[in-house]
Amino acid sequence: MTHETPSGAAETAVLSIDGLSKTYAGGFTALKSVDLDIRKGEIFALLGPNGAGKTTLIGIVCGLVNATAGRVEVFGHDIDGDYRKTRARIGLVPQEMSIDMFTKVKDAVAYSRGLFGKPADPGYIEQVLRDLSLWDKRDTQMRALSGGMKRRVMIAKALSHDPDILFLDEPTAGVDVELRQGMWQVVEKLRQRGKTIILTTHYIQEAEEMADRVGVIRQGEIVLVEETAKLMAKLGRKQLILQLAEPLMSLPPELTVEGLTLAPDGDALHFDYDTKADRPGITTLLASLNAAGVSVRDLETRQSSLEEIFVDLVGGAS
Ligand SMILES: Nc1ncnc2c1ncn2[C@@H]1O[C@H](COP(=O)(O)OP(=O)(O)OP(=O)(O)O)[C@@H](O)[C@H]1O
Repeated sequence: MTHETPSGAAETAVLSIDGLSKTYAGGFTALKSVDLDIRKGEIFALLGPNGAGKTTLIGIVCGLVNATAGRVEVFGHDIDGDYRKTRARIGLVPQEMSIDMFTKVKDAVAYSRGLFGKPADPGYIEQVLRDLSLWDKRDTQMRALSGGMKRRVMIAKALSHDPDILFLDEPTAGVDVELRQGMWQVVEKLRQRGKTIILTTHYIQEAEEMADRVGVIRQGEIVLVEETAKLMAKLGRKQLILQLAEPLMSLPPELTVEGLTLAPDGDALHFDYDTKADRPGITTLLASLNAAGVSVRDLETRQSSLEEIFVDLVGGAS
């Protein structure tokens, strides 16, 4: 399947999902006719609250869960018709850790490669371990690693057979801020190695900081797919903060302008406006301030974060 890039050139999707649905045995429908194309070399964040269907989607693509309806193609090959070929091009870092704690790092990663029937390649395994800053720990048993290192071993295992597409299912769940940022750097490095990365997350900041595109999934439906930057521009609201030369006790009556509020300590005015509107009304606001004799010491604008957009879209949890 192809799609148009912003420059207008057709580009092949590395992963193409078409009308994918899943109803579990108990009758619960976890995915409802999902369509999604993933572009080569991108970092795509699948963002959604608990139970939205993210893991089910990954499970189907990786052959762990059977779809009820729909079609998935990896590099143009149907996953059902060509399972071995398509699965070999995908690496999966699952949410839960599944490693024997007495195995050494290097052996755990080499073993994973063997599961794909690929011949041993110590040079490649070394490169993977170096990329993930695990080379020094290659002979350490899993049980002696920190939590962050264990997560990186999970990534190394998923990369052991040199896949083109890497799924990271909540790579930073329960991880502190520092480790999370370390993980972002790892993901960026993998992209530079040419991998296409799809990660699931509940963390809005993660999608905003890392992803080229964001897909929002809610109750089994993709409700939005957009380039992160465009999404910000399209849906973002801005806030203008006006630092006052003299604090105000209350907002003067002649300044009853929609979207204008006085900061709690009275030293600033906050003006919320829609960047999509033809005229955000800033000129009028400044004229009204002037007329009311209110002087402004400084101005700054703030872009709303994807978090607010997400809360708007999905209303928090499903
Ligand atoms: N084996 C199963 N049998 C029945 N229902 C299931 C099964 N696996 C998942 N579900 C249900 O399908 C829905 C989607 O689950 P899924 O794990 O795909 O969501 P998720 O978006 O990955 O959630 P989280 O962010 O919490 O991991 C949930 O309501 C879940 O309870």
